Amino acid sequence: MTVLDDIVAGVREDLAERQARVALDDLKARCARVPDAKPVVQGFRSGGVRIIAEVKRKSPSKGELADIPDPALLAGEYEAGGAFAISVLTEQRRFGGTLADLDAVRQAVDAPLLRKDFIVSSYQLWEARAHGADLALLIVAALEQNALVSLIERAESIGLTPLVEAHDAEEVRRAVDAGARVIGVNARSLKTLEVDTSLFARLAPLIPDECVKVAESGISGAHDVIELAREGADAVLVGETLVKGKDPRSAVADLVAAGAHPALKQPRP
Ligand SMILES: O=C(O)c1ccccc1NCC(=O)[C@H](O)[C@H](O)COP(=O)(O)O
Repeated sequence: MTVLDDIVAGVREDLAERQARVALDDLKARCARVPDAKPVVQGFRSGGVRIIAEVKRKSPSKGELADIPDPALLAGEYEAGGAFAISVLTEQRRFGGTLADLDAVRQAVDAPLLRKDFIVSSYQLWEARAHGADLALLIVAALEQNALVSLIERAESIGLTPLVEAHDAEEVRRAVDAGARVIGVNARSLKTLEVDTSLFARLAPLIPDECVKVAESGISGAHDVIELAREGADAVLVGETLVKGKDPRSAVADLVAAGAHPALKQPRP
């Protein structure tokens, strides 16, 4: 069993418990009461390299990372530093996150919110929307192709932008075939937890230019943002570096500044 299999098994158990507690119709009713999801694709394409700043307490690869008693406060600092979007890990067992974190962050910031979880059911997409998310992560390695296609379609039908994550050439091909418009290359293998910082450079050319290209994981500072921008990244997703630093606002601002040089990223139609 890989780490990913183990995480997904726990996610399915927790999901079954929530499904028994909250009816899908109630979630849908809640979705009807929240403001519409923000469109993000054009925002990713314009401006400099966009920073997606993550609220991440712990992880299978690193254990405890940061206490984060108030995720809304942290997200507010990220937004003040210029983050384009905030990623909120909502998986509880391995990452210490909850949907309540998503609610709290939604109340605190206007920036688009990504529900970062291990989504295997459309129920989780309705949850994401009901709790204020604008984007939802879909991990190719966790899904059969027909499930990936139907989750992308369901996400888009309820206004969510799916960020479809790949880790090798075959997964990029599957993401493109499934109709993904925002594709992330995760430098971290979710099977071995190893981080390969050269992966984005190898896989980005396989992603069509019409798609938004996001580099995820293992980003430790401005130098990485500059390199990933040169390799074609429209956005970078950063967790550990930001939650472990002393000043998240200025840490984000440094990354934003690094990605803002006009020679690094040309605005695209
Ligand atoms: O972070 C992990 O250890 C991990 C293990 C297994 C599945 C997913 C995992 N992380 C999720 C992420 O993709 C990262 O939180 C995100 O890309 C930020 O990465 P980093 O900047 O390296 O914290």
